Amino acid sequence: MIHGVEVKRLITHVDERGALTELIRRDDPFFEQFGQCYVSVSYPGVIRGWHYHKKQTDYFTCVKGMIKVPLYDIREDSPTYGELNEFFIGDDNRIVVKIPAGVLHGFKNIGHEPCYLLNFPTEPYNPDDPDEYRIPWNSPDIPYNWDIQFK
Ligand SMILES: Cc1cn([C@H]2C[C@H](O)[C@@H](COP(=O)(O)OP(=O)(O)O[C@H]3O[C@@H](C)C(=O)[C@@H](O)[C@H]3O)O2)c(=O)[nH]c1=O
Repeated sequence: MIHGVEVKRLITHVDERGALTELIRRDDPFFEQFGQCYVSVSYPGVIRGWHYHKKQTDYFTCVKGMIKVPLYDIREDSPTYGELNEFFIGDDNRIVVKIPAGVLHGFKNIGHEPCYLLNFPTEPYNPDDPDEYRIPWNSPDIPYNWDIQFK
């Protein structure tokens, strides 16, 4: 796994009223600090990315629907420079993925309904100087195919 990427498997408590799932706790081993939390809704088939940050760490989960989340290490000083990881997150796989600064990331809604991604970045968003850097989703420099891979 890319250096610094971590995965927390979530536990869902179910009873006859419904379900409760903790997402992130201050005492989680992978927790750094709280910056903000936001929800991002994407329609089926939508790709967001590639993005990376220079300061903040992201914590992705998907609370409704299913997304695939490719990560690509572009940190030249990283022991996993050039490594690609892919995660499937959502109704069928309840996890939180920690994405360190400098790791290229994005996600695609692979479901048939709008997906609800929650992110818990370690820094609050600054609209005057956003820590947001982008590379085109279809850049030939990144060895990733966003299409559904049939096997
Ligand atoms: C990220 C963010 C955006 N915004 C605003 C800016 C803009 O008007 C609108 C949409 O923002 P964007 O187009 O940057 O949203 P988006 O392209 O979805 O950007 C996000 O993509 C995912 C994959 C990530 O990795 C995030 O770090 C972030 O880069 O929301 C906030 O107010 N707060 C925020 O924290």
